[in-house]
Amino acid sequence: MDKNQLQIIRRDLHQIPELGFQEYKTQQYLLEEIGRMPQEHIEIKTWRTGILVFVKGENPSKTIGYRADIDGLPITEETGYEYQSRHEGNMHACGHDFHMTIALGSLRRLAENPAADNALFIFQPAEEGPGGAKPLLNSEAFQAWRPDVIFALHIAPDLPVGTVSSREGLLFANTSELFIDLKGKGGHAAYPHQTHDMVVAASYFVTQLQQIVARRVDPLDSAVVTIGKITGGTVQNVIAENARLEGTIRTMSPEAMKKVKANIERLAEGLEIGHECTASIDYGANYYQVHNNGKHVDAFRQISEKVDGVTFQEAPPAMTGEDFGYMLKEIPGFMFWLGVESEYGLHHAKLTPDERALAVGVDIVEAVTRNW
Ligand SMILES: CC(=O)N[C@@H](CCC[C@H](N)C(=O)O)C(=O)O
Repeated sequence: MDKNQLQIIRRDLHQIPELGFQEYKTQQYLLEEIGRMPQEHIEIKTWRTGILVFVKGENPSKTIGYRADIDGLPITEETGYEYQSRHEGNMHACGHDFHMTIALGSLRRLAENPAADNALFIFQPAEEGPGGAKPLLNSEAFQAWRPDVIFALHIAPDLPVGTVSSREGLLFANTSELFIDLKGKGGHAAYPHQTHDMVVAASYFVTQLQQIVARRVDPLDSAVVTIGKITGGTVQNVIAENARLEGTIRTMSPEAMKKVKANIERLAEGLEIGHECTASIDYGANYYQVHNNGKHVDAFRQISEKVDGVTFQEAPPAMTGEDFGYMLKEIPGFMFWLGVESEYGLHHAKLTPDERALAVGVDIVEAVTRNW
């Protein structure tokens, strides 16, 4: 697959972003592409909206797994690309169009010319939520081809094309989604004293949550509590009976996650008393930290530096989350960043990763699966 073909595939996939477990067109597209590859050495299984492709090695002693996530985000694209998302309100703003294209490019090379060892290509749904890695890991389909080593990449907008980056230990944080529903007494905008205004309660609570990181987490540790969405009320002259906060928590350890949640719950109890309301908390999807095996990162550094034009850089830990953490909890392996130099970052409506990184990604994934 040459650079033009990679670009065509990436642009096709970019136009059809679908949310977690709704990746029907994406799955169809991927199956058609995989169907055009030589079939002698490969076996294909679908799992929900995902796909597993096993490539039989020439003289296998192990299986090497590569995971690519396939879902998009509920973001309205503003890149101005000619090949902008055709699914209004959804966008590949986290680079999963790149991850899939790189998987297809390297899979094709192995399907044409298998490595000594077996390879398993995992096209995984729902990374952005509610999380596809954990149920996929426990599926019969996966267990039948369970790899001995597993790896994945994520595009890095702040690194130049040709740079890869990783580290031993914690690469990505523990995450938990956070949904808080507030319910109080609404009423006429002119009679606030007869009501318990949930817009006021929600605003107060958002600022209170920030205290947890500032005053309840050890300054030498780290945590994030972000509220990304607030909804509440019905019209400008009615005091709101309901409000909803939607956000995410990030911590460097599972223990810190427990502590942050306990503090949120205590603050919510205080809010219920102070604002005469109910505050219901739902933690949604939780992802386990991405913890890299040190020996594997070293081996990756050596393999990647032998790929033409590739430089390895030590990565700092990041507060991003990845359900790939669940795979690494059970199977040794690693994750790495792949430089795509974009002015706008991940989850931004103007994310424009440099397509030259597609070929770099294919070379690296192939090199890892052939030389592990
Ligand atoms: C790499 C990346 O951006 N991953 C997402 C994972 C989201 C997990 C979940 N929906 C949450 O928001 O907690 C991220 O936002 O880091």
